[in-house]
This record gives sequence, C-alpha cells and structure tokens, in this order.
Amino acid sequence: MNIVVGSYNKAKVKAVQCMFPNANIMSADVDSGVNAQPKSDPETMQGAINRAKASKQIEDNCYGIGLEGGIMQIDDQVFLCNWGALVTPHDHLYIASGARIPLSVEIAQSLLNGQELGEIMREWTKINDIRQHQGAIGIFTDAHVSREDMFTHVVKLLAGQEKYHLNSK
Ligand SMILES: O=P(O)(O)OP(=O)(O)OP(=O)(O)OC[C@H]1O[C@@H](n2cnc3c(O)ncnc32)[C@H](O)[C@@H]1O
Ligand SMILES: [Mg+2]
Repeated sequence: MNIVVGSYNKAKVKAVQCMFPNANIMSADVDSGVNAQPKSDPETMQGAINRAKASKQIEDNCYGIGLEGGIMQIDDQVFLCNWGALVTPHDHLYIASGARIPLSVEIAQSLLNGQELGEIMREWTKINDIRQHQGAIGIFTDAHVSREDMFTHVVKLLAGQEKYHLNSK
C-alpha cells in the first residue's frame, strides 16, 4: 500500500505511520491552496482536501492524505481546528475533522492580527518547530494530547470510513 502525505511536518507524517505501520509512506510538498493560516472550518477543510488530491497525483496507485490545521470562531471565541482528507486510488474522497480547543484572548488577538499560530507558539514557549512536535494542542492540554495524537485520531477517522464506503464524495 502506497500513501503520499501532503506534508513533511513530522507530527502529520507520524500520525499516518501510526495508523498504517506497514504502508510505504512518502511525503510531498503540495500546495494547500488556502492561506498558510486558515481562519475557518471551510477553509481548513478545503486545505486538507486540496493537499489529499494533490498528493494522490504524485504516485501511481496510491492513497493521498491531507492534514490541515487552522482556527475557527464561534461567537467571540477562537478555537484551534483540524481537518483531514483521504483520497483512495479509485478517487473516493473521505473527510474528517479533529479536536478543537479554545485559545486565549491574547493568542486569538495575535491570530486575528495576521500572525501564524506556529510563530505565536514559538514566541510563547521559546520552543522551535513546536508545530512538528507537541503543537499548540499539546501545550494547552498539558501534554495529554499532542499534535501527533490529534492527527492520528483524524487519520483513524479517515481510514475507518473506507470500509462501508457510505460517506465518500
Ligand atoms: O508543513 P505543513 O504541513 O504546512 O505544516 P504546518 O505546521 O504549517 O501545519 P498547517 O499548515 O496544517 O497549520 C496551519 C497553521 O496553523 C499553525 N498550527 C496549527 N496547529 C498548530 C499547533 O498545534 N501548533 C503550532 N502551530 C499550529 C501552523 O503553524 C500554521 O500556521
Ligand atoms: Mg503550513
């Protein structure tokens, strides 16, 4: 089984390895087609779909997986949000969303001013490349759910939908 993941981000690639330990997993630097910091559920979901479709084009007979992080708002609260998409070799598309947690007013303000979450988290924690490791979700859940854990859950939701083939587009 060949899988192309539309990212070199270690948290994302490890999440796919966790679900598919025996697969041949490759990474590709594909375009998400959305802003580097998506700011709504539809935009974040579209980024995941675009990455999955572009990844599937990289190899013959492969699955494409796209994982995208973003933020979304409910009333005046800003949340981390996450989406994933999987395209099968026969071009069936499955989507799933991941965990969301609220962000503090200060972080939300920096995000709405145009800063990327990865950058804000680096300033906050002084940890480089936190987005490839525990991520914001790992920091704000006191390490109970890392970015890899969260994306692993999303990949399970994606892979599990293939069996009954009910919700594909
Ligand atoms: O190389 P890619 O795959 O793009 O990996 P990325 O870490 O940039 O991940 P996304 O593009 O999916 O994330 C969109 C933005 O949200 C940020 N982000 C999302 N979740 C995060 C987290 O848990 N920790 C830190 N930054 C996060 C990230 O830095 C981006 O600015
Ligand atoms: Mg990115």
